[in-house]
Amino acid sequence: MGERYNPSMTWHFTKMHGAGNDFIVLDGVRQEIRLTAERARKLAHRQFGIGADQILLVERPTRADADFRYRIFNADGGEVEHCGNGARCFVRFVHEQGLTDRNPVRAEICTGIIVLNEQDDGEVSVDMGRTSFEPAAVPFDPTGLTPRPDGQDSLWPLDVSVPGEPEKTVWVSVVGISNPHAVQVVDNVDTAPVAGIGPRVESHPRFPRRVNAGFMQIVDRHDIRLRVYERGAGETLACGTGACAAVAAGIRRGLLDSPVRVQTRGGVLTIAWDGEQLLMTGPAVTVFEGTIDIDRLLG
Ligand SMILES: N[C@@H](CCC[C@H](N)C(=O)O)C(=O)O
Repeated sequence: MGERYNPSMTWHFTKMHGAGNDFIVLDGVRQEIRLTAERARKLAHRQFGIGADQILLVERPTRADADFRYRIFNADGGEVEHCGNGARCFVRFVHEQGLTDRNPVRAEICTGIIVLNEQDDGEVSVDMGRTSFEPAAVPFDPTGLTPRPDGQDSLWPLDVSVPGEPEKTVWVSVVGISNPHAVQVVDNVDTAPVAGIGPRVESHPRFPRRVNAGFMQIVDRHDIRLRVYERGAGETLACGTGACAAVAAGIRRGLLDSPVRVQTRGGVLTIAWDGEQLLMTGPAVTVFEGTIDIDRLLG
């Protein structure tokens, strides 16, 4: 382990990305970081801060079977359950920073343990943990709705109408990858109404904790294209848990076979799912490091 950084309000940070989904990674093991929602928002701001989709905070674990605790804050300041692209960057970070030489690494997230492995080819694979399609677990409120059975999945009708426009319903799979996802199939992701419908799905009242809205185009049984309007961050260039949710939903619907290559706007992820274990593989890239005076940032 290296020496402690200055425990003042000057924080050392690392900027990273996984397939273009970008992160500020903070080492809370060697420096004292008190990350509030306001601080996270300011750091993530593209004009007034460093800029990122999410902030990742690496801390000492609270349980004996984990190497680290890994926490995730969206650009809007909210702390969330999981982040797949971030998980790959997290493990690259703890290795590059000399925080551990273990591989695989076991990380504690708020819903359990995930296991991360840096491969010899430079990619990182992550055992993403449990997947759930139970509405209550997502969470999703299905009261009064009639689902449409589709393979082993159920599609749920979501009314995304807005006043003054024709009524609009989209049919979604609801999936929990620790964090909540609603996935719809579209003909073409390039023309899909991600900016128009995405925010309506994200804050739909049937999702009490809001939701990540995925738009999936099936290319063939092992290949999809995906865009995700992320809860608390807007559309990102890639969403790892979104890719897992889309692939799991597609396999349950009988549209896809594992493994599936997921083409996002920022790169390619590979997702394998056997109905139990969910494995995500993809890149993790360090872009630059720096320090920031958090008091000055808050103004
Ligand atoms: N970009 C992430 C997901 C980050 C959290 C998400 N926006 C949420 O609110 O659940 C990923 O790669 O999975």
